[in-house]
Amino acid sequence: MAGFDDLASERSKAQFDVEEMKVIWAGSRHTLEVSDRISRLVANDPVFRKDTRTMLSRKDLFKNTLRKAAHAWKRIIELRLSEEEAAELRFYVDEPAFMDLHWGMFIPTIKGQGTEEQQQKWLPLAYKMKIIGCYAQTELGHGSNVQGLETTATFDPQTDEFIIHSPTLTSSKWWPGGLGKVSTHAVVYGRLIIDSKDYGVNGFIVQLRSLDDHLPLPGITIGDIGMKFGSGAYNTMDNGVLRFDHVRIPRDQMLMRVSQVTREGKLVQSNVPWQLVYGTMVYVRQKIVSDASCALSRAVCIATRYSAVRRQFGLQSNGIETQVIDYKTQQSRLFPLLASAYAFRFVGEWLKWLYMDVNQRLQASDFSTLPEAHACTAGLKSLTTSATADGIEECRKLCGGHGYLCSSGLPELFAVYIPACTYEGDNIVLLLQVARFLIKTVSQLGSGKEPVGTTVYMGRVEQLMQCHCAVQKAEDWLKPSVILEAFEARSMRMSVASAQNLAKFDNQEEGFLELSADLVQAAVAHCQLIVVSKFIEKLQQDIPGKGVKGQLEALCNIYALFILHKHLGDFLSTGCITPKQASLANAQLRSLYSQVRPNAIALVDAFNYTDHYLSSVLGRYDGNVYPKLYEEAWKDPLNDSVVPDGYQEYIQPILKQQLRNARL
Ligand SMILES: CCCCCCCC/C=C\CCCCCCCCCCCCCCCC(=O)SCCNC(=O)CCNC(=O)[C@H](O)C(C)(C)COP(=O)(O)OP(=O)(O)OC[C@H]1O[C@@H](n2cnc3c(N)ncnc32)[C@H](O)[C@@H]1OP(=O)(O)O
Ligand SMILES: Cc1cc2nc3c(=O)[nH]c(=O)nc-3n(C[C@H](O)[C@H](O)[C@H](O)COP(=O)(O)OP(=O)(O)OC[C@H]3O[C@@H](n4cnc5c(N)ncnc54)[C@H](O)[C@@H]3O)c2cc1C
Repeated sequence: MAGFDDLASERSKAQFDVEEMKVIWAGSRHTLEVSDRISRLVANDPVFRKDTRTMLSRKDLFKNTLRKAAHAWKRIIELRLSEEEAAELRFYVDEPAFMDLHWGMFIPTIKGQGTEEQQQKWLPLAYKMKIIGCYAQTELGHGSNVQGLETTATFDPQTDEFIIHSPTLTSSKWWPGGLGKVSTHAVVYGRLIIDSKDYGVNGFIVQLRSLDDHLPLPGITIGDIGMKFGSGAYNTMDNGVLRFDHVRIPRDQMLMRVSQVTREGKLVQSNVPWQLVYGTMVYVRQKIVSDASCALSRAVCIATRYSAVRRQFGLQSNGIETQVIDYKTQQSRLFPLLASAYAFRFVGEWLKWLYMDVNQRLQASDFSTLPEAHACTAGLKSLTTSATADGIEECRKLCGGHGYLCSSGLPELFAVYIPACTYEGDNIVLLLQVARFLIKTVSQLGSGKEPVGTTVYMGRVEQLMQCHCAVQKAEDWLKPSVILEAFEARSMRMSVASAQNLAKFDNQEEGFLELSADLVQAAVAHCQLIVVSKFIEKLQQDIPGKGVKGQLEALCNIYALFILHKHLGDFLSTGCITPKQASLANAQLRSLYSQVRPNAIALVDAFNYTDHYLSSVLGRYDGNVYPKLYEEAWKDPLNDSVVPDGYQEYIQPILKQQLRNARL
């Protein structure tokens, strides 16, 4: 049988230790063990089946998600799973649900923005799921512009309460996940008003539904905002709408770590920066970067396995056609995505470390690294989600016609993933934040304030503005120092050029708007440099296992040279490399593809995904694609009857009509 033999033979060609690569991908032997165990637990539990998801009506889909969430929670308690194991379970259940916002945003917001007392009061309830919360920031009229939110929270000194109100239609909360049908509570972001004075946006814990009968509390109007893109996909989530009509909450339900309102109605600022009100977004953006590598690797795993099974043209002497993975065009589209998946994995790992470091510093009242953490999380969230969304669609095309079938798993993966380019900050809006950070850094060069963290390279501005790439032959592009210098010089020169152009404007804000398209490109260049440099740093660590390091080096070089090739205009126009060096990079890239080719299947096996998680006939571990595709088609509800419903009403009359006309 074609698929079985093809993948078995591919696996026998691998030139590295796949088991050790699994450890590298997972992050540690312990994480691999947990992930492997939990993925099998989910795969073997019939409640977590998802093969009919794209065919269910919204109501059935949603109810099924509730059933899965309840079952997941029951299993977490029965098996006494740790937080790490529970998070893995959520990952492998693979269905967006209210739990994500409860655990991923509601709880972190109380932890990050609540006082000690508030945490003591609310967190035990939330951890035991005696209350279910969501994150209600975005409104119908404003999402990106958080300072433009219109919901008001007016302090009433008579009763020691805040009055939460939606003054306009556009102030209706709109989009929060988990809000529409499930959450009992929300962190609501609104304008703090004391004595008619507006003190800007703050978070408030508001109960939305009765804990007895789940009905909305008085003054609260609430519902789901409707069907979203694709079948199945994000429609398992109850993204909601919420309006307040003068709803009263006690004063101590304002999250008061950043600023406090006293009984007398005085606003007291604490020593923490006000930007901490945006803190949950930093946390979630960091998580989204790690998730990007999961979504991309999943699509790449499907497309790679299928490319080894699928054969077209090029009949060989043994009568077999060519595996499509052997076409250079297929490799040049697929292997950069494989390399990107690994690159995003490692930059995600690093970002997790950066976030933990910032958090520890915040606890100790050191706020110095917050701007860099904001820029890195915003920029990398934008870069990795855009590349992943595009990459999933490319994987669908790499699978030809069969990639368009829901049973390939790719349409739903695409539909569920693409909002990541919008939620938690529109990707362009986030890159503009990075650009502001870069311009600020450039403007401070020479002022005695040394650039730190990921902008340290900017301290070498003079060298980077003048250096010439040393590449003379294709293999020179394999030197990490050569790659790094080219990426640093490109980013430096683009940021400096933007800053110089900006300086020509009398009004900096006007200049920023006018130059924003260039600024976004400078931000992309900086973020790509971070990804490349973190991959290179990873390779400097001890990497055990036969051939593992060699494969990772090849992937790192593919990622870097692919980005260089894609953004050649930047590298050439800033004079960082010459046209000749560009063509040498291309030649090197081709040779790297040949190096990866025999290892491609093993490199995707290293993700250790179960067939349940992949939910793709094309990506099956055993490669048994055609019989299963054939079998899958017959399961479609349309095939329940041989003659379709509607035949008599709609098909027969047409046929009869034609018959009459023919007789005339
Ligand atoms: C099914 C069964 C399952 C069962 C399982 C059960 C068990 C479960 C157990 C465990 C499960 C674990 C699950 C975990 C899952 C986790 C993942 C969660 C997934 C969530 C999915 C995502 C949902 C999406 C949610 C959202 O979208 S929320 C809304 C997001 N909104 C935005 O992002 C808005 C974007 N806009 C902004 O951020 C700001 O408006 C702006 C663009 C930054 C502009 O700000 P502003 O107007 O204030 O102006 P500026 O002048 O630009 O900025 C002022 C200064 O502030 C600095 N700044 C800005 N932002 C930040 C920041 N975030 N942090 C720090 N500093 C910031 C800026 O740099 C300026 O500084 P300055 O020095 O220059 O003044
Ligand atoms: C699936 C999903 C789940 C969500 N979950 C939640 C949730 O749980 N809680 C919550 O509070 N919110 C949630 N959101 C809302 C989400 O955070 C916002 O949609 C997001 O922040 C983008 O804001 P927006 O919709 O206002 O886009 P807009 O800002 O209106 O963007 C529209 C266009 O304008 C451009 N644009 C906007 N501002 C600028 C600028 N300054 N310069 C240049 N271009 C600009 C953008 O690039 C984009 O092309 C969710 C959204 C989705 C899609």
